[in-house]
Amino acid sequence: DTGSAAAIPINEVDIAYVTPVTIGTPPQTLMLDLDTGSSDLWVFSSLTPSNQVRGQEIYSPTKSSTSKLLSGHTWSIRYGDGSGSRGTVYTDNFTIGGLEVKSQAVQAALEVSSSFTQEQSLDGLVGLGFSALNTVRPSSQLTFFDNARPNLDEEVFTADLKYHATGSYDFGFIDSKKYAGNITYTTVQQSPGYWTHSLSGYSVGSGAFQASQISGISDTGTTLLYLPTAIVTAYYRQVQGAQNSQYYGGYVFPCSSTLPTFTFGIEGARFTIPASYINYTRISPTSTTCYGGLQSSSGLGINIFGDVALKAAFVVFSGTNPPRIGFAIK
Ligand SMILES: Cc1cc(CN)n(C)n1
Repeated sequence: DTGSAAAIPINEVDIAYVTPVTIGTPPQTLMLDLDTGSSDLWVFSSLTPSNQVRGQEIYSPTKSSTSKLLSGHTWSIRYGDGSGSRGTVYTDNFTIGGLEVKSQAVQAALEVSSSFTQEQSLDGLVGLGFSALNTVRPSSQLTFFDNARPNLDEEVFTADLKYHATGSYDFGFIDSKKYAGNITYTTVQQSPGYWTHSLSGYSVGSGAFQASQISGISDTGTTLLYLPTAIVTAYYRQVQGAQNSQYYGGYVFPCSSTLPTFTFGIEGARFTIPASYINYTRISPTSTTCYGGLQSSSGLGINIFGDVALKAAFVVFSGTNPPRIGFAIK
């Protein structure tokens, strides 16, 4: 089997991408954030208090003839950005881009944090990390990818995220029309459950490539690129008027500044992030101060290769044994 679905930016700065999925019988369509940095599939639901729902589509298990309560099971998740949700669990038919998993664990929210309520274009998440991270108790549940794997033509899914445009996620095949040249693979360390791998180094603008193993996670659910402070300061030293603002919680600069590109290595391959991707957003609609798409990871305890980096490549998440991640130019 295979599947293919759109990855649609939810706002004008690509803060997150959503993908149409269907749940239940008859199918209920929700727009979910496919997130390789977590492993819970959770949705706004008929059980979510109405004062926490603001425009989101909801999953109503009672309206689905194929839903089943997973009795006695609960879940609760907290993300790196402080957002979170918790609830109960059903199983139901679940499809992404024509690929169906029967009896997928669908985690129905009983409570969501305010940042989810405020994000009216996002109806939940599909965790595509390793199932070891799933928070359902007393028995943890499998991700959509783990459930689908036995039926996939190839044990892979791919992410083709785009800057200010709709991209795609494919399951079970690698579409050679979506990239150029070769795919460079590198080993994934799947413990504790993230797509953890190393960059082979970096360069700023036209500067020399600094070979250095930089371990981190490729996370489609994180907006920006978070790297060690030394690398980030080296980057913003090239930006007129840049400063690390306590007030804004990161590097800001005059929106009129010229930004250098940022290149990262995967083994021997090199991927260049255009300056426009790093000129992330104005700090407020009328401000002339802009917030950077490259920020320091020092507060996170982990480096995160989020969408600002991933959208510069075609990325293959390979569930082979051992798991691998591949990057290609596009
Ligand atoms: C909702 C959400 C998902 C992620 C990345 N895994 N973050 C940081 N926030």
